[in-house]
Amino acid sequence: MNSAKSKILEASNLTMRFGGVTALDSLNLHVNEGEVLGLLGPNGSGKTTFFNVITGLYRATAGNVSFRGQDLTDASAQEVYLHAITRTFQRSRLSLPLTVFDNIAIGDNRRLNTGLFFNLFARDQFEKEYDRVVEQVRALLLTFNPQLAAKIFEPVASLPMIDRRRIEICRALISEPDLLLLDEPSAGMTHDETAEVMNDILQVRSKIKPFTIILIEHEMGLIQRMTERCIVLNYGKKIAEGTYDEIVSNREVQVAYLGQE
Ligand SMILES: Nc1ncnc2c1ncn2[C@@H]1O[C@H](COP(=O)(O)OP(=O)(O)OP(=O)(O)O)[C@@H](O)[C@H]1O
Repeated sequence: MNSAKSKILEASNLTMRFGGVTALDSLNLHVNEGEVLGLLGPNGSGKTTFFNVITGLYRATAGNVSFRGQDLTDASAQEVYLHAITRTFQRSRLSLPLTVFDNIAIGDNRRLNTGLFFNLFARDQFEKEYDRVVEQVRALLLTFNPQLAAKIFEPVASLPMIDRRRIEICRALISEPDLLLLDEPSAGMTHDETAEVMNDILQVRSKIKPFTIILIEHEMGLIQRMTERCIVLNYGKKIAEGTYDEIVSNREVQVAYLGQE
């Protein structure tokens, strides 16, 4: 039996410089289809920059990114999204006066018809399309977190932090990505809240499809529970790679990241 795992994403010699700062320094890494990969490292080690380069927000100074063998190095954010790669951000990027539905539906712009003629004049078709999207968002919420489904038309401003984080994750999931990039989902939440949201993600993953995840996270308990493999960065370079147990017993990781002498 061939047990070799296929790669969904590969970065080769990926480099990102901001003036004199080298945020990613000839980084080589790959992500396997269907795995949950933890991306760790001290503050400023290049984790979010990696996401920003992968998702087309920054253009790499040098190196390559390929997704299922296709070159995405110079792809725009929209092109990356069309390849079924979505992400969340460390800081909330929700529109607070809008409803849960609005904030999630916007994540499916691949399928939404945004043409002026369609939206202003094709009213029958528009209403059918609207009903379809409502059902799609409701179905995702019912799988993700049924209590939130009951709040689908409430403004986000009225909801607690944990629900806002769920909405951000649902916005990234509504387009049914193959690769989900989660940038520190525990930020601003308690330990228990984070555990709840992670359970919701695992639930969706087991019920809908086993999409691949790259998880940036400082909370080590979460990394231990969620990931199959981890990569540790320091100064934009990979300093360790392996299972949670392997990386926490790695001397360089202990000194650079875990604060042990
Ligand atoms: N847009 C930018 N302009 C200039 N420097 C930047 C920019 N984005 C990131 N950097 C720098 O690149 C380095 C890596 O930052 P990055 O945010 O990727 O680190 P990180 O590992 O995600 O950190 P944290 O864990 O604090 O989120 C830092 O020195 C940061 O100041």
